[in-house]
Parts: sequence; C-alpha cells; structure tokens
Amino acid sequence: MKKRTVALIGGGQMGRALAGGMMGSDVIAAADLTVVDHNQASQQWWKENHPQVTVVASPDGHLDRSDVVILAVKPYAITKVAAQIAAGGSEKLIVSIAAGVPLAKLSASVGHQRVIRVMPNTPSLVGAGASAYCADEAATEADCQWIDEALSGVGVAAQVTEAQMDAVTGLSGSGPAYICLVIEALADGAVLCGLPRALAMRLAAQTVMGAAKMVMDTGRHPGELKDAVASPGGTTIAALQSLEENGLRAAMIAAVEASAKRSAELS
Ligand SMILES: NC(=O)C1=CN([C@@H]2O[C@H](COP(=O)(O)OP(=O)(O)OC[C@H]3O[C@@H](n4cnc5c(N)ncnc54)[C@H](OP(=O)(O)O)[C@@H]3O)[C@@H](O)[C@H]2O)C=CC1
Ligand SMILES: O=C(O)[C@@H]1CCC=N1
Repeated sequence: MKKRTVALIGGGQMGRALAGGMMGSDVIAAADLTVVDHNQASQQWWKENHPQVTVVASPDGHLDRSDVVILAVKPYAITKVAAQIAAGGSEKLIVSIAAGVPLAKLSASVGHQRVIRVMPNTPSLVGAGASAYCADEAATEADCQWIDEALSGVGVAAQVTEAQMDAVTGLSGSGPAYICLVIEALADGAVLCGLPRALAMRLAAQTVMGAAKMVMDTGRHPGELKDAVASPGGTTIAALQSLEENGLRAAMIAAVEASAKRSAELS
C-alpha cells in the first residue's frame, strides 16, 4: 500500500492510540504525520513521545502536505474543525472517528469532500484494535482500501453500513472500558481472597486475553469453551451460578445497548 501523509486533528486518547499504532505498524511514517492540537499538555506529550512528528496548534496553513485528515476531536467540536478544513479548500480524504456524527453531517461540514467514518478503539495502540468503518459515496475504492489496510495494521477492521455504527460503538468502541472494569474487578476478587495486587492484576489480564485468544484461534463457540472449564460439582460452576444470580449477562447486554443508544442520541 502506498503510504499517505496524514494530519491528525485532536491528539488525545484515541488519536494517540490510532496514530501511535499506525506508526508502530509502519502504516504511516512519523515524518509524514502532522498533529493539530490546541491543548498545550497534549502538544507536549507528542513532542516528548514522538519527536519526529510535526505538532501544531491550529490547522491553518498546515494541511497542504497531508493526503488524509483524521478528525479525532470530541463530537461537539467536529463541526467547527470541519469548517476550518473546508475553508482550506483543498480536496482530501476526511476520516472522522467521532462517535455519533453521521456521514451526511460530516460531508456537509467539510464541503462534500471524500469522507469515511470510523469507530476505532483504544487497543489500536498495542496492535489489538477492533475498528469498523463506513464510507460516503464520494470516497473512492482506493480510499476504502487505504483505511481498511491502515486499520488492519493496528488490529481487525470491518466495513459496515452506517446504520450499524451505533451498535459497533456500543460493542467495540466503548468495550475496552467494560473489559478493563472486569479485569479490575477480577483482581479485586483475588485480592479479597489473599493474592497480592500486582500478581492478581497480571493473572486477571492474562486470563481475559487468553480467553479471547482461545475464542478467536479455535473458532469454537464461547459457550462450549466455558463448558470445558466447568467440571461437574466443581469450582467454576459455583462461580458461574454466582455470576448468573448477579446478572452479569444482562448487565453486559444492557451496557452495549446503553452505549449504542447514546451514540444514536449524539447524532
Ligand atoms: N476514547 C475512546 O476510546 C474513543 C474515542 N472515539 C472518538 O474519538 C474522538 C476523540 O476522543 P478522545 O481522544 O477520547 O478525546 P480527547 O479529549 O482525549 O482528545 C481530543 C484532543 O483534541 C483537542 N482539541 C479539541 N478541539 C480542538 C480543535 N478545534 N483544534 C485542535 N485540537 C482540538 C483537545 O484539547 P482540549 O481537551 O483542550 O479541548 C484534546 O487534546 C471523539 O470524537 C470520540 O467520540 C472513538 C472511539 C473510541
Ligand atoms: O465514550 C465515548 O464517547 C467514546 C466513543 C466510543 C468510546 N469512547
């Protein structure tokens, strides 16, 4: 894939994870990245952690060298930033990662350039992201191929319909937060039972990763893999009973739905 030069507008949590992961997997070169962020602490972070990246406070006069502009500011700031880009005039691929901001709104705000909407997630930073994207009609085959390969460089990527984006947000966009909560709670349980905190955290995180890897590598249904752990009359089935009594499944389903609903509200 031909490397493209990229401007990242908003170098915060998700921008760092996505662009950091893309540089780590050589999808983009540090020298080809311009980060636009008006927050001084954020600028400082980029200068300290990625000295080869160009860091500026405003897009004005700094987008000319970039083929792609990634919008990674909060949803409420998207329209203002998009208008700044539109004022710049030049034709670029615009990629927005803002939750709940539809293609039509993005496209109107940036003056009908080629637009792709992405819902990435923070594990992109460590090459284990899960991203989905949809493109407007003006985006070319080559644009879709670039974003697919760029996102695949930092994890897995899937093209979806725009109607599916809220569900994606509820699942993989917000999901790392749910699973981090689960890891923390598992470690708390082990500390309650007497394990030192650091060891409890290591075992909890590895257990979550191991279970996920087993689902992906074997292709077996998670229910089947769960059954393989639970011996008759054993420890696991006692724990599973407790999880069912405390509503873990319902809580997870409701969490995905709550996030998806909020994503729909934002649009
Ligand atoms: N965090 C996540 O896990 C995910 C986030 N997203 C989406 O990513 C987007 C960014 O979220 P996140 O990274 O968490 O947000 P952050 O607040 O961490 O990062 C945004 C950065 O952009 C700066 N900024 C805001 N407005 C402008 C502007 N006009 N010009 C230049 N810089 C600006 C902010 O500075 P300041 O704070 O000072 O305004 C901040 O440093 C959101 O739209 C969110 O929906 C999508 C998937 C997952
Ligand atoms: O909480 C949020 O709004 C963003 C979008 C998906 C994950 N984080």
